Amino acid sequence: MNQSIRGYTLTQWVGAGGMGEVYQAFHADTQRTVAIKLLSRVEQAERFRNEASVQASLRHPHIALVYEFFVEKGLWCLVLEYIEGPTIEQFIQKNGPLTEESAWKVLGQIASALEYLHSRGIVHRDLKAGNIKIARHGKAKLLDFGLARFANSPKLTHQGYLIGTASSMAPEQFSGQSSPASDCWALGVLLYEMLTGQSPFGGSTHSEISRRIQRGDYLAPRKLNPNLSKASERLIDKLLTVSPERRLTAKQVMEALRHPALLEATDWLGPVLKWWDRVKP
Ligand SMILES: Nc1ncnc2c1ncn2[C@@H]1O[C@H](COP(=O)(O)OP(=O)(O)OP(=O)(O)O)[C@@H](O)[C@H]1O
Repeated sequence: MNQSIRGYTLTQWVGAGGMGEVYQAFHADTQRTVAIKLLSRVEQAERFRNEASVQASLRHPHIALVYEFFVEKGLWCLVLEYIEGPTIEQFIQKNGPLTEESAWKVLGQIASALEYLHSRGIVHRDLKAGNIKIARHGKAKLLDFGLARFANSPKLTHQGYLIGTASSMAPEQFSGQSSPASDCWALGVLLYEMLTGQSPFGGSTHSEISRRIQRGDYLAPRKLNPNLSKASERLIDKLLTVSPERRLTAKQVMEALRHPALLEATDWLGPVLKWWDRVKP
């Protein structure tokens, strides 16, 4: 190790993803510890540049910051805020499901990040437990904007195939439609996973997963976690709603977390949240 790129000394290999490798690095001038993502697959350059430009325009406490993006001696480098701590996926693998209190805390933080993105016309499109890290003091940080895009910009294909990670994909994404509501479906998948330790739409083949998602066919979370509150069950139900128009928005999720009693009265939830959206100060 200890290789240097433009003043950044690589200190540790962190992991590899679909586009390249991530290293921890130290910048002596600023005394900053950062994560450097190095592109190793040239055919992913467009996705890489997309990640840099979308993420660099964002400032939110639950989204990893981009410090800079440059090409040095032909090497494409994206310098990010270094987030210490496991991904939610790693956390669940090691410790099992989160407590309801912790899961709601993460849900609120990520819903707030999504609301921020959606209000700017950006859809993340790859929200999943493996793309969220739990940093110090339980602070969740959203990573990996490689597939994010402005709602009206042209599609970036993921190796010419479906966009996103199959088990977190919303029903409409199988026919190429992504919208803020698709991120909210993924939020429902995330909540289910955090509370049960299992994916709602597992399956041995891609077509089986796709069929189950498009029917909204998942095992009631209470079967896996009998202590689950009615409010959590309702939230999952309202997020894993096949029709994107009827799904809760990120803003409604935040509102529901602030007033969980609303979730107990299921039949009233949709109209009440809509009414609240209209009348609140
Ligand atoms: N800012 C960061 N701070 C700390 N670790 C990071 C940071 N960004 C990414 N990582 C870690 O580096 C590894 C590779 O991340 P990367 O985003 O390249 O791929 P991925 O999300 O695993 O896969 P893919 O890009 O194919 O979805 C992962 O373990 C990820 O948690």
